[in-house]
Amino acid sequence: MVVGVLALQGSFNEHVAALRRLGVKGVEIRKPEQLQNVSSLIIPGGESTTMAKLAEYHNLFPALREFVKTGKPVWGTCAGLIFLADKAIGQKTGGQELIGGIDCTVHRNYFGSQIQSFEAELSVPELVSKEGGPETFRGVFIRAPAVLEVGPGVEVLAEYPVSSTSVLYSSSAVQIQEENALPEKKVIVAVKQGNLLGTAFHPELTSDTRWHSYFMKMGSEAQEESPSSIVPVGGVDPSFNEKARIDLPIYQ
Ligand SMILES: NC(=O)CC[C@H](N)C(=O)O
Repeated sequence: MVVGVLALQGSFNEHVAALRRLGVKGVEIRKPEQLQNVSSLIIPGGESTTMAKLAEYHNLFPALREFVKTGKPVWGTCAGLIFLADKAIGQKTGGQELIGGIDCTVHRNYFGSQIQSFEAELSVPELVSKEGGPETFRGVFIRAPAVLEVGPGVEVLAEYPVSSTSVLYSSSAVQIQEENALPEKKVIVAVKQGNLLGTAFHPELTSDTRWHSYFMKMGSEAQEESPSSIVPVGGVDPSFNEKARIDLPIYQ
């Protein structure tokens, strides 16, 4: 009854801190055998090519794919979403290994380069229906991917409007095309397929813990247990509130 957080690279500390704010213990995963001790897994944002190389180096891909196959909940944020997609475009030359599992195609750097990172209020009806709170969620998009296509079994949990003057990146990620004539459209930025969740943005960098809470409930539904049976793992730390104040800085 422990949440694993893949801790090869990227924002794993921030996920562990977000879980702690909910009173849940997150355990850093760096070796295949450590996956045997966790009931769900978060794959953080970071840089998916680097993360894939590290995962390969540590021989993690077979165990990660096995974990996904067991039906245990897995949530990928940003680079983690890329890992969970069945197909990614815009990869570096030679491509990169993916775990797969979500029947979708992602564009790795859909929104552009690092300096085109942004924050936006997202409409999140499914999240609000389960978790309550404000109608929108503040999405922190850092050189973010987007989902271009989904299969029939995939629920779309959030979309982001792309203006007609958006700069879209070609699949080579090198050539840039100005697509001035496009009509206003939306791209998908959060998806769910069974017990697999993917967000193109970084909830762990905000103080809003609703996505983490939503994910924890996926876990409890999977095991047909009440959320209280998995939250908190290892008991609530009595100094939890105190610790929350000294956590890593997050965007408010
Ligand atoms: N913030 C992120 O995780 C960025 C992901 C990045 N686009 C990648 O390819 O890995």
